[in-house]
Amino acid sequence: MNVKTISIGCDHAGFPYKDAIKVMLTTMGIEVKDYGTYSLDSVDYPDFVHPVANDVENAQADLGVLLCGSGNGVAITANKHQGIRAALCWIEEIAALARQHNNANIVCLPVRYTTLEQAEVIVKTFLNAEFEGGRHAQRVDKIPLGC
Ligand SMILES: O=C(CO)[C@H](O)[C@H](O)[C@H](O)COP(=O)(O)O
Repeated sequence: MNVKTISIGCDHAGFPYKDAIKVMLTTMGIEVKDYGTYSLDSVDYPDFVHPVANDVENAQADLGVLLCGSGNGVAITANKHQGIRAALCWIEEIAALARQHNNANIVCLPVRYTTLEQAEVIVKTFLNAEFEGGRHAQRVDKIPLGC
C-alpha cells in the first residue's frame, strides 16, 4: 500500500462512521483531509463530495472515501468528475474488485446498510488491493467520454 493522503466526505447519513474511519486511517499513518459534514444535521451530499473528488482528480489526495446512507448519492456525484472512478462497496470482495479490475479511486460506503466493522474492513480492503492492469487497463482506458 502506497497511500499517503486520503480525502474524506459524507452527508448526515454517513456522518456516524466518518470519525471512526478517520481514526483508523490516521492510525495507519495516512494523512486525512476531512471535508465534512461534521454533525447529524441534514445537508446535501454534493456539497461534501465535490471537494473530495477535486482533490483526487487533481492529485491532492491519493484516494477518497465517501459516506452516505445508501452510497449511491455520493457515488453518482463523484462520478460526474472526469478523473474519478467512484465505486459503491458494500462487501469486502466488491471493494477488492473495485481496485483490482476498475482502478477505482474513491470508495463509497452505504452507512445505513453496513456495520461500522464491515465499513472498516471495506476501506482497508480497498486500500490494500492493487490494480491488476492488463485487460482491465484496456477497459478502464475506454471509460472517458469521447473514446
Ligand atoms: O443520496 C443518498 C441516497 O442515494 C444518500 O443515501 C443520502 O444519505 C440520503 O438520501 C439521505 O436521506 P435523508 O432522508 O435526507 O436522511
